[in-house]
Amino acid sequence: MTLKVAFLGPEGTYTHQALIQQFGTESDVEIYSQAAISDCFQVLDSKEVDYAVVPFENSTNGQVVYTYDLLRDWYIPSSQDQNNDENQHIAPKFRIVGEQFVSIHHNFLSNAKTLDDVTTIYSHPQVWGQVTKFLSKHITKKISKLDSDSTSKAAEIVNNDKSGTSACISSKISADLYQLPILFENIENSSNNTTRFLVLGYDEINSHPLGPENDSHPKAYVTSIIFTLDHDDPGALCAVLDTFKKNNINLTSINSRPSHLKQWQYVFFVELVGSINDENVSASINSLSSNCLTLEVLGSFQRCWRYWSEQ
Ligand SMILES: O=C(O)C(=O)C[C@]1(C(=O)O)C=C[C@@H](O)C=C1
Repeated sequence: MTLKVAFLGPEGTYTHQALIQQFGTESDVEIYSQAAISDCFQVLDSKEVDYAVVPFENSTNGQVVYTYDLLRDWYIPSSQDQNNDENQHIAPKFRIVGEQFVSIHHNFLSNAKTLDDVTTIYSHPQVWGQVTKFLSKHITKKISKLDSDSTSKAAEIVNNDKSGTSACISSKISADLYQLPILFENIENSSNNTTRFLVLGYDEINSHPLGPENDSHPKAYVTSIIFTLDHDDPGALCAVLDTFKKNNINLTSINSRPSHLKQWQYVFFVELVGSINDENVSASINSLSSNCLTLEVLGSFQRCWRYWSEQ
């Protein structure tokens, strides 16, 4: 059966690279390029595709807030849903079923003869924070920085601009794809700059498709949850975290975003080591329901072997 996989496109984005790492380039994978991360969620929900690959966090620049906010909007009811009995919020059936890690090396691409001719640089907003050293060294205030929907889209824009005054920050793959000269290469602040991607879908996947045969790491699982708490309950967050401590569960990250339920109230995202099928994990999560206003398991999936190799 041909697998259908959506990703933030067009071809040549880092998300496309994550897709290839996860699913390969076999003829039994059909790729569906999307203009925005929100479209990836949409086509997965309407089952036009089986899986979607979206960026989640970067080792230099932190959260990809668009993805965090989409997870919030799809899994947690908003104040509008709560005020409208007829419009009951139903969480989607798809979950996080895998993760991928891509080494991110950015390049400055342009048809301009010299940097002095450049008046505009395009890139995905997530990129600016990963190349701050390059920007402060080379880019003057006279040059405008414009956001594009993806780094590959930025390369497409520069390719279409025949004035020779625009540039973009993008991958080597995009440079090849759009035949754009590389004026500066590997301009990321940190040489081990890495982005983590989520694979969303309805069915489990083999998270080790291209893993080394002699990979010595034990099979590890990650479980990701999202929850809201009573804003006025002192110690509510502490009680949640304490439940994990008592069950000997290692938490690997905690993030928050505005809840859109009430001003200054937050939703929390927690990731922990362990599978939802482990007794201590399922018991903790079941017992949390009494501490939380809403709680959803976003997914429980096998840790990708690249987690250990990309650090
Ligand atoms: O624009 C792209 O190429 C993407 O795949 C998006 C994205 C992101 O949103 O983080 C992916 C990896 C890099 O961190 C920069 C941009």
